[in-house]
Amino acid sequence: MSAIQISAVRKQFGKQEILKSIDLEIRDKEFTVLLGPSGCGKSTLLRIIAGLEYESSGSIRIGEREITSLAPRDRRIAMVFQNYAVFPHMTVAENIAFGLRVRKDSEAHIQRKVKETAALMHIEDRLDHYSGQLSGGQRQRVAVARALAMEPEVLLMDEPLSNLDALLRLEMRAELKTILAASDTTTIYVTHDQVEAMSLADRIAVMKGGQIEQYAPPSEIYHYPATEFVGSFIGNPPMNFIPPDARWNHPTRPEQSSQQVHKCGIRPEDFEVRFEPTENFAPVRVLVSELLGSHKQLTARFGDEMIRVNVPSDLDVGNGSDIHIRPLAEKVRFYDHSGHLMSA
Ligand SMILES: Nc1ncnc2c1ncn2[C@@H]1O[C@H](COP(=O)(O)OP(=O)(O)OP(=O)(O)O)[C@@H](O)[C@H]1O
Repeated sequence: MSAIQISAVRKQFGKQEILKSIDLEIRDKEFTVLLGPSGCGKSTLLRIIAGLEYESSGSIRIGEREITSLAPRDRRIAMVFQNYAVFPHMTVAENIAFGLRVRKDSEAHIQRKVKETAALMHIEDRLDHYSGQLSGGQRQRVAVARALAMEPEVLLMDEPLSNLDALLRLEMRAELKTILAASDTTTIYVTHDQVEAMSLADRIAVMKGGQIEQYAPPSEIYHYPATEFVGSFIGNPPMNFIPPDARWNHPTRPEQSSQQVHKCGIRPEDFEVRFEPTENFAPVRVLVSELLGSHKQLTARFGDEMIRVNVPSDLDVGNGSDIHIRPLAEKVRFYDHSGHLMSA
């Protein structure tokens, strides 16, 4: 069992509070992505789990083991960084074997693991090469192979694909997903790329300002953002947050006496469009209509607000068009004054 339990972890650098009491329970063998804007504390949290940085307070358990005070090498964790950290004076085979040799595994075991993980990462024909002879993508494969060879209980990855070009990134992302799904490793992966997060994660922890805003599977994060921040951070373009509109007559609006709906959250793809005035539809003026291949993205004026609406690419809507829109009733989410999702 290598579930990870992070309890009330705080971190201060000087007077600055970088992590504000993080609680997170990561299930055994799951792939968790820490996602958030630059500076929100993702890498700091990962480094604390690895033991490369110490928490100011709080505790961390892996399975039944309390690891808070353990040295990094005693935590049964492997880590892959953004900048590969592949040793240039060693061959690929020596790089992959490195941690196993330090651990004093038997030579037969080392040879078997080197072969196995090199094949898994498709670098078996590079075992005698030095890292200077490798491309960025191959170096990152070596780094991942070296981590997997250790058969860690927990694999931590900090933006491992960010130095790769877009195509290679896509390819490696798909491979990582397949390889890690087949392994029994519990993985925590840091990125600020929401597409990477959506594609890889079993669960995403969306962070902001040293706190976790939501921890949930990707589809829940996308369709039920717990806060306005999450809805604005995930989705391109982000969710629209607009005041409730009486014309739309929302049947799913929460019946709450104490709390008022402050904003409606509606994804750009969740609107119906009419050209003629229609009951329950609201008029908007399209300012910009952009053809993006699979669809058109409209930026429109809705009262005092700007909203984004996605429509089929063959719909005849140009700059300056007046159209009428209504959100799909079941797709509207309601937010209170503090920006939190209200239950239906
Ligand atoms: N050793 C340190 N001393 C002082 N401040 C630090 C230290 N390490 C990180 N910080 C600060 O802590 C905050 C969080 O940094 P962290 O690297 O965890 O963010 P991040 O979410 O991973 O960002 P990025 O996506 O840019 O890597 C930043 O404001 C950073 O400047």
